Amino acid sequence: MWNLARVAASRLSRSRRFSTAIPGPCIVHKRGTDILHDPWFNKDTGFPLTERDRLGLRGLLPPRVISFEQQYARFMESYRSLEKNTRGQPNDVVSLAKWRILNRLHDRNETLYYRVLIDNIKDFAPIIYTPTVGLVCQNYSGLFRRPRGMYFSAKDKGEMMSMIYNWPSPQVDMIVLTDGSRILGLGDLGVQGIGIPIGKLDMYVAAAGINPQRILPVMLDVGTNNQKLLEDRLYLGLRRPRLEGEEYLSIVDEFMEAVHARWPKAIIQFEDFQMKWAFETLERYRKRFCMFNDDIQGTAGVALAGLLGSVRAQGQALTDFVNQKIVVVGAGSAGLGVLKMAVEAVSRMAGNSETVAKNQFFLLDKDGLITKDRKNLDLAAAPFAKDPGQIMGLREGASLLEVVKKVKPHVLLGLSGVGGVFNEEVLKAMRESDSPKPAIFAMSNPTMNAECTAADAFKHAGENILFASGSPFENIDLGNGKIGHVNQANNMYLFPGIGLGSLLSGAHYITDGMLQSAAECLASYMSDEEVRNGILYPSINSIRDITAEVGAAVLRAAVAEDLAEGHGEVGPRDLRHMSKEETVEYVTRNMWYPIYSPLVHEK
Ligand SMILES: NC(=O)c1ccc[n+]([C@@H]2O[C@H](COP(=O)([O-])OP(=O)(O)OC[C@H]3O[C@@H](n4cnc5c(N)ncnc54)[C@H](O)[C@@H]3O)[C@@H](O)[C@H]2O)c1
Ligand SMILES: O=C(O)C[C@H](O)C(=O)O
Ligand SMILES: [Mg+2]
Repeated sequence: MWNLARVAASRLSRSRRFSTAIPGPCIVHKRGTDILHDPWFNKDTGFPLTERDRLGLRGLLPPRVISFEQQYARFMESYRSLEKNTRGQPNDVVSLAKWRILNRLHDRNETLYYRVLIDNIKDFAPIIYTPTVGLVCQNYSGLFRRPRGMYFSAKDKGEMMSMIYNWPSPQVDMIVLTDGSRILGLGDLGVQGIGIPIGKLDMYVAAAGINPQRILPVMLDVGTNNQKLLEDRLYLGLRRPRLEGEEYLSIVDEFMEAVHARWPKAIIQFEDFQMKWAFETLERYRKRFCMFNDDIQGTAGVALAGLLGSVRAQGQALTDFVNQKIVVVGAGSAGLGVLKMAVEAVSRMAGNSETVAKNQFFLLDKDGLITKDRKNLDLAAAPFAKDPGQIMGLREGASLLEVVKKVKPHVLLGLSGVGGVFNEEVLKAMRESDSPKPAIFAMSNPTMNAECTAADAFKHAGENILFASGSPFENIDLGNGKIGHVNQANNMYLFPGIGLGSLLSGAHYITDGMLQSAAECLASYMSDEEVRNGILYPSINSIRDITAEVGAAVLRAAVAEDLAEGHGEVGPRDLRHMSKEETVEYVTRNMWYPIYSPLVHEK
């Protein structure tokens, strides 16, 4: 376990190439303008003349054939001039303008869209994913032009089994599903939350190379409790309060059964469900379907990898993790998911029971420190509630500042959804941490909801801190040539690999062992030197490489647990005989890469 040098070395020695060989033909069942209006097949001015003849496109396009490279350059030119023309305008205006130009390309020509996304992932991820996706969800009804994905509403009860066949693609591998009830830290956005599955699936294509014809973003519209939206005349969702209890669950059940009937092998990622449903649906479905909850399980792995990185960054052995004091702020689906996985890791490392392992963790929610004295203590938080006798004189509900001052934690980790709760006083109190390099993880999204900014963290808590945030911030110039490194602790480093590894394994469900392997793989990805320099997570530029490693780790864990049934022509025996290296190569080979395929018409 935790063989760090091994993976980091193999990463450095291998320069992975993604297939750019001539692609095989792609069968289309349409002709003429129907093809031009289908972003899966459209090549715009890039259709070769022979293909124009074959597909009835002659005369429907200007005569000159433009190469893929020229189309790419043309798009990037317009993107750069938009950047230039919007310089100085408010951030939101610029981000939305960038989102619009990318979205228009997405709607028109997916091959070109995904190529520019993959090649410019560092610039474009913050537009199509966090944080801009939050702004897009907030404004979705006004921005709406064309539908994307599928919508199942409370009115569709009894119809879902047939509705699922309305989706045009014969095969779906990856579904991201939300009910819009907790979109990032923005709360209940009802049907407008569809932006999240779309953004997550764009990351699946970019990072995991899932074929865009095999992804499906889904919104379960069971109403909204957001009064402002209910009163908004542009709102596109059901104008009714959210379904609750059995009524709610029967809708989700029906959807899950419908998906399973049509695509029994599809992986379903639950995303941005409010806490009660996040936990309940995970328990309900995890042994019946191949699904996971990204906010609980993906986030946990990413946070754990960062926590282990911060132990290494202090120059300590990994096993010193068992001595770290960690304050977790936010006892929701994400915070509790992180605690559960971290406690399990400590108890494995120390050979202790989980009860002992819990001692080093302190959990707060909106009412302060959670102890066993808490009235109406939430069942999910109860296992982490402190015994009032054991907490250095801290009382039930103690404030974050009191806790930080008393505990002097090695790590302060925020998943509260509340911007600025790591205020100046709290950050200054972290200067008294027992760690030589205290870690501050402000993981809430989007940017406005981060517990603190990177600049404030380095300014108030000191230049020796390790810093990570859920949304991207620029590195901080500390003067004298020193840089305060900003890490992005976002579940995007894991969910694509969890999905792809699970898919290729052919496992019927996703186990804790598979998720733990994903986290271990990410934790081992960084070299000692990188970690010493405060770099806890890889650059997003290498997201395909990371995803290949994570996917292979998940797949191998499924094989080790005897759950892998294989995928396509690769059966369980083949998987069992693959070395680690071969598994990574296999996963990489299965990644779709955007390149124009010759189109062949079939009636
Ligand atoms: N970086 C990532 O990869 C990642 C992953 C998942 C979630 N998140 C972010 O984490 C946040 C929370 O997500 P969630 O699903 O756990 O939400 P949630 O609604 O389930 O939980 C929020 C928790 O924060 C607590 N809280 C609210 N105000 C607080 C305050 N002032 N002080 C302390 N605690 C407070 C609440 O009591 C609750 O326990 C969101 O902003 C989300 O975007 C980030
Ligand atoms: O969507 C993200 O950027 C991460 C996470 O899933 C969240 O809910 O904030
Ligand atoms: Mg989420």
